Amino acid sequence: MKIDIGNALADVASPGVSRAALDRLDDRVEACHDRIERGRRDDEFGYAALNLPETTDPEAITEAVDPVAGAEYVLVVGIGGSALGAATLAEALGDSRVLTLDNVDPREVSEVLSLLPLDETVLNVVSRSGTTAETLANFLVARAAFEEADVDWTDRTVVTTGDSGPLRDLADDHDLPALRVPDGVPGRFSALSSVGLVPLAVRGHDIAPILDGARDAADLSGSLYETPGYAYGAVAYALDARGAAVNAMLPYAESLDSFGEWFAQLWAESLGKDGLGQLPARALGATDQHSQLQRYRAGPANTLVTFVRPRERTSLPIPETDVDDLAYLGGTGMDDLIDAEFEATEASLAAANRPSVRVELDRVDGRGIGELLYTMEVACVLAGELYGVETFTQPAVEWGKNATRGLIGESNEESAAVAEKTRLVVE
Ligand SMILES: O=P(O)(O)OC[C@H]1O[C@H](O)[C@H](O)[C@@H](O)[C@@H]1O
Repeated sequence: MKIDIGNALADVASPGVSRAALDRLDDRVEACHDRIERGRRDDEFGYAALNLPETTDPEAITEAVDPVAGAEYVLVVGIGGSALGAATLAEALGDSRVLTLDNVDPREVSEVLSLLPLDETVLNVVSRSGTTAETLANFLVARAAFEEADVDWTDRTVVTTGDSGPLRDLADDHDLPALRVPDGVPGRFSALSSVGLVPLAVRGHDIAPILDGARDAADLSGSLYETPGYAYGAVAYALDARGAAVNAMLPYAESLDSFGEWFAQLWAESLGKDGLGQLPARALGATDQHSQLQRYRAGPANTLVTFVRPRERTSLPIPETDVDDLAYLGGTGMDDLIDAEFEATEASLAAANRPSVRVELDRVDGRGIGELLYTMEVACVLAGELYGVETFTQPAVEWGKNATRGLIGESNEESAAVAEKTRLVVE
């Protein structure tokens, strides 16, 4: 993994960070690193997630799912950190047969359930708490669909949850394969545990390379100049302090589209606290060169663009053509084209003095995605230390959750406030 922060320096970009400021920040990085290492050593809540490459046992996961291994489809029922890791990993491995129900949109849920051959589908219900309303509602609807199709859901369901709670009880009552969400690991940091890996193991993938890749990135030193994750976290933090309130994640690979979603949760839920934190924006290269790029290059100078690109791609030759205007494309490859677009876009931002960072992985495969996810988690934990926020909590999502519960069930203070909404309606 390589992180190039050259285009975030003050002599290229505004906002930008000077070498002198980076050197000063590196002293703070060293202190933060000591804190992070202490947290890892003591398996403290949140910091324990950075030990997952060592503590997750791929063989144990593969063994636990053996009764349902080799399924044609896996339907992951979860939300947030209990869905995005699996979706990201599956997409990176090119497996389109891992599907996710992470919303309670009735049309989408009905469509997914009616299209899937349920007798060839394994249901993986994932919830750390075991109490999340969206996940439980989707599970109940999916279970009913299995029953209606005359498929025994108890033969085809794997549960991933904590030590206690409704989902743990369900697994015990029906003797379902059940995997534990490891202690001390918040949902958005759990991709490299049973939470993210079970669906892939059920589909028959070798999950060990994902953890090998993560392990490659897990040797942290106390300097941003030596640890790619620290370089990214420190630069994102420094640019935010200088006005880059938006962080646009722009991977140049379709297979990293879901990674952008995963990153958005990681960055927003971990760092958006006490009036601080960058707003993660999601984009995709080269597609969004033809939409969002206009804003990134010529809108307000408040955005860090994070490029992610694999150095190696599948090659796909572009056929020769006798159309003169298109002749330049003939004889090249689509891989050359997307790389050229990436280089051109990066240079176009630098030419407009807009900051960007380049994240390069060897290729999008198990090892590559493991390394990328772990590097971004390290970056996020470091940024949390630099901001001085509580990286591993998410108190701001609770109000809305309580209000929803109150509207559907017994009313409460939050649901009562819903009725007090100020209205100015135009029809
Ligand atoms: O795994 P669960 O307990 O079901 O939680 C699923 C998700 O819901 C919550 O609202 C949190 O904000 C997320 O951080 C979490 O990943």
